[in-house]
Amino acid sequence: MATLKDISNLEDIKLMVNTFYDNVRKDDLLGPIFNDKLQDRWSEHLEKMYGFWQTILFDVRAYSGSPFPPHKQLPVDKTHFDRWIQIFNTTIDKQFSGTITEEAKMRATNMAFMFNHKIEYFRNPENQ
Ligand code: HEM
Repeated sequence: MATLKDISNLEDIKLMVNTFYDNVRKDDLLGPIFNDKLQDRWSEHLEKMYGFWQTILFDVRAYSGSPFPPHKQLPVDKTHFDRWIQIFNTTIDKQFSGTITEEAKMRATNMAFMFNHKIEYFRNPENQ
């Protein structure tokens, strides 16, 4: 099998993000949640995610938002975050390999864990 290259530039990030969200859209658990929320704003979302990953992986100031708030009210729990990570890791492992690729998977896993933790926290009436 040919050796896969590492994620190295914006083109790689676009490929990673586009393929990941193509797979997410086809997924019966996650697809409807994204489609309901984004409707005709998919291209805007993808552009935002190119910037987000550039900032995370290459330290480029392309994204300056707050990642968590848009997730706070979504109808999701640990099952959804586990699926998100499963699709992310499978997608990325088919296309890339190397240090930055491992960094991307680690950062995504940490954020999924943190988002889920915060959602559970805010769902508890005592913490609202
Ligand atoms: C169950 C898993 C997830 C679901 C269903 C989900 C869904 C969404 C949706 C629907 C949006 C668009 C919100 C809007 O524009 O109205 C969004 C934005 C975003 N998501 Fe997720 N997401 C999930 C997990 C993650 C994870 C693990 C990360 C981090 C790697 C992430 C990073 C982001 C970022 C950076 C944005 C853009 C936030 C902004 O508007 O500045 N998401 N997500």
